[in-house]
This record gives sequence, structure tokens and C-alpha cells, in this order.
Amino acid sequence: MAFFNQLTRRSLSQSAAMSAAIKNVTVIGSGLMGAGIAQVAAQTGHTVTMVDIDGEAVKKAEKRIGDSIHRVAKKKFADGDEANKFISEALGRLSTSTDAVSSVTASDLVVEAIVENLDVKKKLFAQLDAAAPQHTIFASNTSSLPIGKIAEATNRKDRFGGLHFFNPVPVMKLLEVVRIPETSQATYDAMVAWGKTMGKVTVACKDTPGFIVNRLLVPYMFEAVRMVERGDASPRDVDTAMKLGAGYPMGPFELMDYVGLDTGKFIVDGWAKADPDNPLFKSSELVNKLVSEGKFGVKSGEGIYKYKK
Ligand SMILES: CCCCCCCCCCCCCC(=O)CC(=O)SCCNC(=O)CCNC(=O)[C@H](O)C(C)(C)COP(=O)(O)OP(=O)(O)OC[C@H]1O[C@@H](n2cnc3c(N)ncnc32)[C@H](O)[C@@H]1OP(=O)(O)O
Ligand SMILES: NC(=O)C1=CN([C@@H]2O[C@H](COP(=O)(O)OP(=O)(O)OC[C@H]3O[C@@H](n4cnc5c(N)ncnc54)[C@H](O)[C@@H]3O)[C@@H](O)[C@H]2O)C=CC1
Repeated sequence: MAFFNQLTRRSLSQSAAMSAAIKNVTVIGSGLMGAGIAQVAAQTGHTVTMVDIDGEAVKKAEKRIGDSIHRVAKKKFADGDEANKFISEALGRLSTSTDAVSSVTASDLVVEAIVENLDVKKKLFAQLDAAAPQHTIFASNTSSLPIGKIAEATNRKDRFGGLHFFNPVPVMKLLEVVRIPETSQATYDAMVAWGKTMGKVTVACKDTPGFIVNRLLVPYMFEAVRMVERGDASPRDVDTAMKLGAGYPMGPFELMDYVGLDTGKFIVDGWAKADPDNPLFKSSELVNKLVSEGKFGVKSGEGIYKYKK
């Protein structure tokens, strides 16, 4: 018992030390998710570097963060001076880069939110593994890829896990914290503690397909697409039905446009490749056509629906 207590004390103090150490955060990818994660990390007192290979994407992200943080500050502070102080301090903690490797050399935590492609993510993490300090924790925000497969690119599986945020990150309260068998207890505890400093409610997930939310949400979206492809209902009527009949804030087609049809297609194609005989993952002509035309949803101005730019 004394030995167990000693071990528990040691592992608690190790994880306390690790979570206390998460001050410098690097977020790779400045798209919908990366920008949101970087914003919330800066708002909650972390020094943040947001990285993207595409300089234009960084500029768009800065604009999106500027708009979003004003909405957050307006809600949080009645007093305009306090709101401005909050905004300028948070933005002062946020810097940007187009060079991932040089951005992790002083990082305590790297959160990856780049394109949903296993090979691209593995290539990135292999490069980062060689450049980041020993203590740095690596996490992926993947929606659908196995964390264990991504971690194979590194020599730090004990300091690797999944941190799956939800869109829009400044609003959605949930964070799925995913552990692989190799994730150390100290790393897992540090990820949970960091999630709480980000103001999120954390849930524990094993590295199973879709974790918790997407395991239930994605089949629902597939069913909605099939229903429209069969001609049983229009996207507008499905959306209205699910909002007014089931109380969802957005219907499935509005949500697909919000998430990004390109990201949705990456997810479906990845699952179809892993399980080609599963009829659930059969690709959708509607989604394939829209993606091939560059109609990704809200972010490109058109998807299932049209949006004002
Ligand atoms: C067979 C082939 C099929 C192919 C398709 C397959 C698709 C597969 C897709 C897989 C997806 C996987 C994605 C994933 O991994 C996980 C996800 O993230 S799932 C998405 C989760 N998100 C949701 O479900 C969002 C649902 N929507 C909402 O909650 C609301 O609609 C939303 C909050 C987005 C907007 O609310 P609304 O009332 O409509 O608008 P308002 O503008 O009034 O906002 C309300 C409130 O929130 C504040 N706010 C909104 N956005 C932001 C922001 N970006 N930043 C800061 N604040 C924001 C706003 O200020 C309002 O605050 P008030 O205080 O109420 O004024
Ligand atoms: N869109 C959503 O609602 C959600 C998406 N996710 C996941 O988050 C990740 C990112 O998704 P989004 O932000 O929606 O995508 P996005 O398409 O908006 O942004 C991805 C960004 O990554 C950049 N990028 C690509 N390769 C890169 C590399 N090697 N190095 C640096 N930057 C690179 C791109 O230039 C782009 O700006 C994906 O894994 C996705 O599955 C998770 C939760 C919700």
C-alpha cells in the first residue's frame, strides 16, 4: 500500500509538473480548427505560435481570430476598456509562422490541426520529433484517423495523444482526450489539465474510430446524404426537420457546410480505404461533385448552400 501511494504520489507530481509546464503551445494548421485552438490557447494565457505552410491561410486565420475574439470579449466584459485589454493581451501572446520545424524548439505542447491525411500528418510529426525538446507532448486534432498510426512516425509514443476539439472552438465546450496504449499517465493527466485551463469539459476516449462524438455524428450525416440522394427529401427540409423536430442547432447539411465538405470527404475516403466493403462508407456523388468544383461549404462561399462572402 505504501509503495502504491508512493507511486501514485510520484505520478501525480510528475503530471502536475508536466501540466504546470504547458505554457508554450504550437498549433500546426491555421484553418478552421487550428485558428480556433490557437485563439483559445492565447485567450487562456498561453504563449502560442500558429503555423501553416500557406501564408494566405495564416492571414485569413488572423482575420477570423480578430472577429471571433471581439465576439468573445463582448460577451465576457460589460466594460469596453476591460474587453480591449483582454483582446490586446491575448493577441500579444499569439505569433505566426510558416515554418513548423523551427516553431517547436521551445514548445511544451504541439497540437496538430492540418489536413485529414495520414501520410501528411505522419511526415509532419516525424520532422517535429527530431526538432522538439524531449518533454514536448504531441497531440493530433484528427477527426477520424487512428492516433496510434499517427504516433508511429515518432519516438515519443508515451508523450503522444489525441486532443479533439469541436467547431467553433471558441464556443464548443467539449474536448475529447484520446490515449493510445503507450500514452503515459503523466502525459494523459497533463492533456486533461491543459484542456481544463482552456475552459473545456474533457471526456476520456480510447483510440477507436470516431472516438465518441464522430462515431455517432458521422453515420447520421451519411444517412442524411443518402436520403437526399434517393430523392426522399431536400437538404433544406432535412435541416428544418432536424432543427425543429430534434432540437439540433444546425441541420446535417448546414453542419457539413460548416465543417467543410472537403474535410468530410477526407474522412469518408479514409474510412472507405480502411474498410472497403462497408456500405456505410460508400462515397457520395453529391459530395464528390461539390468538392471537385471547389464548393467546400461556408469557408469557400458555397457548398450544399450558398453563402455571402
Ligand atoms: C456519404 C458522404 C457523406 C459526406 C459527409 C460526411 C461529413 C462528415 C463530417 C465529419 C465532421 C467531423 C467534425 C469533427 O471532428 C467534430 C466537430 O467539430 S462536429 C461539429 C460540432 N459543432 C456543431 O455541432 C455546431 C452546431 N452549431 C451551433 O452550435 C451553433 O449553430 C453555432 C454556435 C455555431 C452558431 O450559433 P447561432 O445561434 O446559429 O449563431 P450566432 O452567430 O448567434 O452565435 C451564437 C453564439 O455563439 C457565438 N459565436 C458563434 N460563433 C463564434 C465564433 N466563431 N467565435 C466566437 N463566438 C462565436 C456568438 O457570438 C453567439 O453568442 P451570444 O452570446 O449568443 O451572442
Ligand atoms: N472542420 C471541423 O469541423 C473539424 C476538423 N477537425 C480536424 O482538424 C484538422 C483540420 O481541419 P480544418 O481546420 O477543418 O481544416 P482546414 O482545411 O480548414 O485547415 C487545414 C490547414 O492545414 C494547412 N496545412 C496542410 N498541410 C500542412 C502542413 N504540412 N503543415 C502546416 N500546415 C498545413 C492548410 O494549409 C490549411 O490551412 C483535420 O484533421 C480535421 O479532421 C477536427 C474537429 C472539427
